[in-house]
Amino acid sequence: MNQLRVLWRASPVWSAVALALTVTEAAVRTLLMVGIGQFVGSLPASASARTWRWFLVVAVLLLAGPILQSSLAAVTARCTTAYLVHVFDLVAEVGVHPRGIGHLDTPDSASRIRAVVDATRDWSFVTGAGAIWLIIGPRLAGLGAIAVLLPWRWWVPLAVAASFLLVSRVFMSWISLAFDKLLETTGDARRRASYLRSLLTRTESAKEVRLFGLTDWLSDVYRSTWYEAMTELWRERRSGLGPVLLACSVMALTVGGAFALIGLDVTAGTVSLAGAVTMAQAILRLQNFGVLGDAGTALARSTSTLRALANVRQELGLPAIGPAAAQAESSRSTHAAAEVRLDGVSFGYPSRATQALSNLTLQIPAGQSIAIVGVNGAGKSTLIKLLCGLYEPDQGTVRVDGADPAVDEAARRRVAVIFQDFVRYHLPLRDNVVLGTATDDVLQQSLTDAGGLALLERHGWDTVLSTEYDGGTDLSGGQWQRVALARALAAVAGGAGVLVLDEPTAALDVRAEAALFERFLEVTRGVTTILVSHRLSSVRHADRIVVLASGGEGIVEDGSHDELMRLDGRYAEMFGLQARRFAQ
Ligand SMILES: Nc1ncnc2c1ncn2[C@@H]1O[C@H](COP(=O)(O)OP(=O)(O)OP(=O)(O)O)[C@@H](O)[C@H]1O
Repeated sequence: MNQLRVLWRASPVWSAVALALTVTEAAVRTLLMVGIGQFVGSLPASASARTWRWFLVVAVLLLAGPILQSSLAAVTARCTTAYLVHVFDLVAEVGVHPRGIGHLDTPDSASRIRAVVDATRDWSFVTGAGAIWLIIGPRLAGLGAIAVLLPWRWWVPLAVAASFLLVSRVFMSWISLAFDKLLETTGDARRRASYLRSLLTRTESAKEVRLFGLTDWLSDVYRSTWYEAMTELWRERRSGLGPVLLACSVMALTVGGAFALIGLDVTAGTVSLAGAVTMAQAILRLQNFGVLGDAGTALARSTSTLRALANVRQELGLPAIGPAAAQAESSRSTHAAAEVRLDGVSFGYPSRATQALSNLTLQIPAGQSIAIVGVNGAGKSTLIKLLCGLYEPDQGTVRVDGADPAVDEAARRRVAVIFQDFVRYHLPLRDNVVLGTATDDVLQQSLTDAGGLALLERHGWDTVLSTEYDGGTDLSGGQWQRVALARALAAVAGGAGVLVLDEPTAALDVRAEAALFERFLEVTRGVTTILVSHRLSSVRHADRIVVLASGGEGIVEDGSHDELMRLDGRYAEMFGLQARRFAQ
């Protein structure tokens, strides 16, 4: 039913046409049964006018069948396209919902979402989209067969149809058992198996897999992990076979019994030849209530996928199958620098017992440039993710210009961030700098300020930054970082009031990073900027430097470079250590 509702939403007009064609075709099939019966029944009376009449009826109905089927195929193709577009919209919403990313840290939830999204790309889902008409049509023709048989012995067609429906029901739930399980519960073993397979096949791991000679080892571990993951499923499937066999036996008995009754009635002379031929066809037609081959399997799979998609959407707070209500666009729009406040913020990742940040208070006045430094795991990136509203704090508040970025879309858009693992879009250089529209001036200025003008001169705006496309190119780590920086600068031109660079410059050498940060502070003067880096020489020119304690235990030092050097504490120690190593 879910599939019908989605189809209707996606394309009401073509769905109605498909339904009309399906009903007509079912009626034609039913009339054909009667027509053939009457035609055969009229034969003993030699070629009378009645024979010719029924011959004509049968011929017309036989011709109408293929015409209706071809029309239905064309309309179904139309419906399927609209349906798939609608489903992919529903899937796209799953990808970007909710605002935060906390749910993606829970392995089960993240891999279930991935499994559902992958299933909607699977051929069985794509082909299953049209299967609904291949089921509804025959089922309607089955109703026609019941109507033909009712005047004879009403309980016989009902019993035969029920036995076919029973087989269909039991078989579908047996098929769906495995498919639902694959979608609803992923389990560690299946996740591991899928990861190992991706290591064998993905470009990112191709180098190491070859250089370390990992192919055989990975194949063996993948195979055994996959068997481990699937064994339980296969066991369940085997145990579900009993009811299928039982239902098939019941169905065989009822069909056999129905034919035996026709035979007895013909022998007793209570049923004519025409009646017997019509009824035999009708009983055979009742198998339309049964499994219906590939269409049935495809429909079962596609129904399971839709159900899993609806469940995932509901868990994410989206309506099950309709589009999400449009977010009210905030009217607040400003290009001024933003003020940032974190008050008593504590936060722990769901998968970890300890807190990544505890009781952190930090105020950044509008327009100030601040560097956040600290040892690995001190919570620098976590702080930035809270600031972007990707996570909500367990305690305390995060505010950008007084608004909570976790719930306020306008506040979130005021924060432009380039993370260490920024995305390298397989898109033209232009789109890598600004995804959306921007004037050529903004594009060029941003790329120039990020030190990437040479890239433009060499490749032009339209070269795709991926070798997977004709004429495309890949960039070095440092060149990619300049493109990412240009993206951040363009965001400021577009209205962002806080600019955050969370170590996106690690691939640059020390001197290049320091020069870039200096230029960055220069061109973003007046904008609130937050720099995260391990290289203290690179961030020394920030207005203010905040040192986070290890283990997320808050701020240990806070001041300008000169003040912290005078303090001779943690920062001065780290700075001295790095400077000595660099000098050596
Ligand atoms: N998604 C996550 N799930 C669970 N724990 C996480 C996650 N991300 C970070 N952590 C943990 O939270 C703590 C703080 O991590 P965070 O990445 O904020 O540190 P960081 O100061 O940015 O470190 P680095 O300098 O190495 O980038 C670490 O102990 C880390 O293991």
